Amino acid sequence: MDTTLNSDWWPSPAKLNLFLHITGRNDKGYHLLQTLFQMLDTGDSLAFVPNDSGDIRLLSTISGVNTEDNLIYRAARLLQEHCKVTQGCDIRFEKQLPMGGGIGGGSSNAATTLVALNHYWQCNLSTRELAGIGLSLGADVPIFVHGRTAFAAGVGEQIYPVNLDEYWYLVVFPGVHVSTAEVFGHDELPRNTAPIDWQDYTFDATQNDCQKIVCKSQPEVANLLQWLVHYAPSRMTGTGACVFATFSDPDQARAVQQALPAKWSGFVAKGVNISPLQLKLQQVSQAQTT
Ligand SMILES: C[C@@](CO)(OP(=O)(O)O)[C@H](O)COP(=O)(O)OP(=O)(O)OC[C@H]1O[C@@H](n2ccc(N)nc2=O)[C@H](O)[C@@H]1O
Ligand SMILES: Nc1ncnc2c1ncn2[C@@H]1O[C@H](COP(=O)(O)OP(=O)(O)O)[C@@H](O)[C@H]1O
Repeated sequence: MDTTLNSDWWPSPAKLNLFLHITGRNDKGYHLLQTLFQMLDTGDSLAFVPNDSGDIRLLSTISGVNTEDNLIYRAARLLQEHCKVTQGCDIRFEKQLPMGGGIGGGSSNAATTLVALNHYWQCNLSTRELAGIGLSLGADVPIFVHGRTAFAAGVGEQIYPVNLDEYWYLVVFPGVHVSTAEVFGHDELPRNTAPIDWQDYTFDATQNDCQKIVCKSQPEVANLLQWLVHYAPSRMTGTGACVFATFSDPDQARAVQQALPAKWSGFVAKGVNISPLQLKLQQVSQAQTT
């Protein structure tokens, strides 16, 4: 399958949280965060063919997720209703990213759907408006709509794009799933980390506030981290369960990937400042105007 930028496929990249601090809670009980979203060059792929029937049809399935619950379907419906679009769309997708791993697969799929259908249906919504619609689907959807590596605050809706050195990451799935709601509901979760100044960010001076309790409830995450830190600086992403290790040399990342015990699966991805989704959008927009 050709999923390059030149095909009909739209990329739906993964993200990492290079750090995740919980600084408090809002009046709805949601946790206020400071985090650094690192966009990756790797992820799922989606293809869209608008139709005149008005129906949203998913031509691919995810085991255990009903069509009506699929974030791709929900994002399409939401945009269709918001913009009173009469057209529908047939949507195919290829999932590569493990679900519920803290690498944002579902949120990214929703963002790619919003951005692509805004283009095909000619809704003409701005990035900010699309991100606003996306927030009702999930806290991480806005960051994927913006498609920039960025510091984020609040529940993820305050976004400050940043240009980081582009490292390579080995992202490993430990084979266990972690529920975001359970992590945020845990009694022992630290909830009052002092806010940091973005300018002061370093990997070593930050942490993932969810990591300790996840390592306790899922010892396999702790085992994986212990194994990975022998090779490179490593940390859990989001509320888990995936863990990443940071490399400046992609060959080193691939060598460690090869050495992974068979019980764990991983992929190597490049950290990028502009997501492949944004590059795809720029490309199709340019093609339309020339
Ligand atoms: C914390 C992050 C960082 O990327 O974790 P990951 O999901 O990527 O692991 C995300 O923002 C997560 O966003 P998302 O995965 O969309 O969370 P949701 O489904 O909206 O939330 C599930 C539940 O977790 C709790 N929740 C979620 C986000 C937040 N900032 N505070 C919370 O307290 C709420 O109880 C909510 O009902
Ligand atoms: N298109 C989709 N891709 C992945 N997960 C989806 C999708 N639609 C709905 N979901 C649901 O969203 C949950 C969270 O998925 P995901 O975004 O991959 O995890 P995380 O937020 O931990 O990175 C999944 O467990 C699944 O039930």
